[in-house]
Amino acid sequence: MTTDPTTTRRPAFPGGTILGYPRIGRRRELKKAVESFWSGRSDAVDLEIAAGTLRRDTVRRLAALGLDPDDGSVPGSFSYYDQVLDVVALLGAVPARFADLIDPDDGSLEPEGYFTVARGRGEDAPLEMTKWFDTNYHYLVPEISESTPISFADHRIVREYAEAKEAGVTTRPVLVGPVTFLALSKAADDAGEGFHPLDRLDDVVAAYAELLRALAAVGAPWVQLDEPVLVTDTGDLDPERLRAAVATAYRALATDLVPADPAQDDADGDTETEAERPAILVATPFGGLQAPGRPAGGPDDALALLAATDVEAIAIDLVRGAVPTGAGPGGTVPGLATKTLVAGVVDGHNVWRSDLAARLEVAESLRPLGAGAVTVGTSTSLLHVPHDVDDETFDDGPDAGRLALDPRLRDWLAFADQKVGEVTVLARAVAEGREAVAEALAASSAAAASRRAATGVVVPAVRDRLARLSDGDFARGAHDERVAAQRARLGLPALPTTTIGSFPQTTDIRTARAAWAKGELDDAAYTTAMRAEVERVVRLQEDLGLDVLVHGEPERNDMVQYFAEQLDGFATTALGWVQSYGSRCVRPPILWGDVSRPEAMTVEWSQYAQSLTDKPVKGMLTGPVTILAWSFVRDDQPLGDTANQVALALRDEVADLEAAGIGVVQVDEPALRELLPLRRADQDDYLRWSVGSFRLATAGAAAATQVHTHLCYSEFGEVVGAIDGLDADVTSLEAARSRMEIVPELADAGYSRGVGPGVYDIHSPRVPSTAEVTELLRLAVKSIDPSLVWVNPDCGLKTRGYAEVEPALRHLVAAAREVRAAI
Ligand SMILES: CN1c2c(nc(N)[nH]c2=O)NC[C@@H]1CNc1ccc(C(=O)N[C@@H](CCC(=O)N[C@@H](CCC(=O)N[C@@H](CCC(=O)O)C(=O)O)C(=O)O)C(=O)O)cc1
Ligand SMILES: N[C@@H](CCS)C(=O)O
Ligand SMILES: [Zn+2]
Repeated sequence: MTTDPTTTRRPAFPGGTILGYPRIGRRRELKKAVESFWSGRSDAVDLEIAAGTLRRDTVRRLAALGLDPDDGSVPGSFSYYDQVLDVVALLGAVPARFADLIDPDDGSLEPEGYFTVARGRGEDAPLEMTKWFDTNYHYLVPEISESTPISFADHRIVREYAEAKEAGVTTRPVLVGPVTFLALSKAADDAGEGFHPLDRLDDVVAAYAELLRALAAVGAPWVQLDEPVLVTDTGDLDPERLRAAVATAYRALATDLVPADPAQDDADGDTETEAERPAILVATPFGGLQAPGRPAGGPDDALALLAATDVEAIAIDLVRGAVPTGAGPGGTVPGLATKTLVAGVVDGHNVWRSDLAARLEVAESLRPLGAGAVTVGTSTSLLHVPHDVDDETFDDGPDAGRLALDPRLRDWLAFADQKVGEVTVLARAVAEGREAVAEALAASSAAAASRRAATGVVVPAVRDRLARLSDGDFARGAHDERVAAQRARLGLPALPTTTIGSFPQTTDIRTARAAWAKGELDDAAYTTAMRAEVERVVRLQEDLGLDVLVHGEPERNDMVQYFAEQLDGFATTALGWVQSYGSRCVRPPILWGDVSRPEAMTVEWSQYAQSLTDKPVKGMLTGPVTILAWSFVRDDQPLGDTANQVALALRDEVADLEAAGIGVVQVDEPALRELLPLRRADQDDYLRWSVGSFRLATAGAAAATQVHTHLCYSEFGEVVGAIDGLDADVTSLEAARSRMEIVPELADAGYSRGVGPGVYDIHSPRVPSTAEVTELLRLAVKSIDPSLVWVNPDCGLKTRGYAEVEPALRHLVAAAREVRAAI
């Protein structure tokens, strides 16, 4: 049925809305409940009770913070593990190896099954994990083929809607939209030649239609379908195909089903129409729907495409994306008059308090587009920021109750709860005029002014050093001279073996650090414990026969937070946890001022490790791009300038490591690919400054110092040129799951430096056999000059246990020896 375009709907979410909320819990309650369930300390009922409590607390809190509890403004965005896996469960679309996990009665995945698909079992590998757009969140990649079962199999979303309703809040269920779900899926191993997951669009859309009917039946006024794939033009998907998929999917979901009209809600919120579906909000976070410089209304204008469908509302990202333009009369967007535009002006991706007056202007500048209504929202889900800045006190230890954040900084920040407040203020300003919120606007302008003028935001000495840089500071000497000098110094065998840096972060290590944080262990005792760990790790590596050793990174809580704690210009939080994947969380540091290094950060650990062995020990640093990518960065200067400040601090650390006798320094850049812009037009500039900052960090190294870098958690095809541009002597890359796919690509691009394609998939508890590692190594040396090849795992070992790591590394060394003998 086609929606009558003359129908005047009540504007959607007049009090403002958010696209999603953190689900891990203010005290990581979900992490604890899920990990307890995994370990067998609690059962499925305990888990459901803990999760249900968290969900109810969350929706009530959002209502208390000012979102309308009756009109679908509160998102229902809970997940036990991952929102993409949730759609796999919704559809029962598990790969054949997990078919037995599906409940034969109702087609659903019970909690065990759901987590098994995420984490694997025995020989059955879990779904692959990869970056969620340009965030530090990782989703599970669905595997789809012609024979993957697809139906409306799991009713969790409907149950959770009813649960929230029972708790007094009418939520808006949130799920990944059908087009993005399939665009992010990969063809399963059993798929036929030329199959693309989008070939199953009709089946997926039919299942979504069933879900929408079920939601309508329980009276849900709204549903949110996230379609961030529409803000990118960098995937390998044919854009024409993507557009056709959007048109097909939303014709079936929006046009062919009778919509609920939230305006007809009765007092209890129950719709009285014969609705076949809730009203639909399509959300498009992480960028603009119109590519920079492309004509409005042109074939690649995704806003025009969505506006031409019968969905009731579209949420656009006005932090990463520009204000769109329309190709209709007077600059309007055809089709938008019947829709609400949710102006995503509050940044869901960063933690700065909004300058409300400036954000209001952006929201108001949408008016010429001719939307039926404009309201205010966040640019993305708030999944990517911590819960509450007002919570930033230490929970326990000697600092219990003390503010973790400088109060000055506190005033400049907005975490999820504060952002909800900002949304409600801005929505009110849009609806009633700015006078209605004059006080809030003035307070936010004052905070912005205080931040601009604060000591430490601009440090003249840092600026002067940057201004004096010349091209020479970004370049090392000739590569062949470096190779000769390093060969003479290090005397390594062919196919040298090494690891990526971290060894397992055992319970003992974490417990010691927790005791240190609580004041139960003093500095000296903590250092002694960590040095003992370093010694154990060095002895183990010698025993294993590795060629280039590491100190194991036991002293690092997190590879980025550790550096941020020691650099001026950063603040760290006590409770600012953000989900990175599954139950794993990080506390991204807040980079608020000019960056400098008061003193050496890693030298004592590396020097100590080197003192224990004659083998070379790698100094271990995190690169500037990764430090920025995994921090909340300042938004008042170009990212490239900030990157160079961090690079200079690292450059000084490299010099100190060299002076301490360290001959190999690794500067990790696992996030190099992550920050690659989602629009091609923006990529060259990014690659210029990101590669430049790495070179600035490392180019001070002497020819005889071997510089390594490490990249992971990404597909590297699009950054092969950049990998070469880094000019590192050796680059280790995640490659085991893709079976060395990157090696021939590097060879084809003429790459002629050392390369360590990972031969041990550290994301899985599986221990690879010597034969498997040998096979991968043979693949590598077949594609690229064997004299360039290094042998190493895919990534650091911190999330694994020794029971797996020891045998896996033994097999890795044995495989290296076997292949070495044959070249
Ligand atoms: C390599 N990856 C990283 C990313 N981002 C980072 N910032 N860091 C990374 O390493 N992105 C891409 C990938 C994948 N992502 C992750 C993210 C997170 C983890 C991980 O293992 N996280 C741990 C927490 C790590 C940490 O900060 N630990 C601290 C505090 C530990 C803690 O919770 N302590 C307890 C008490 C201790 C106890 O008794 O056990 C507490 O406070 O209650 C530390 O070690 O001091 C996690 O568990 O979530 C991996 C890959
Ligand atoms: N050196 C780090 C890199 C992780 S990407 C580690 O080994 O954990
Ligand atoms: Zn890594």
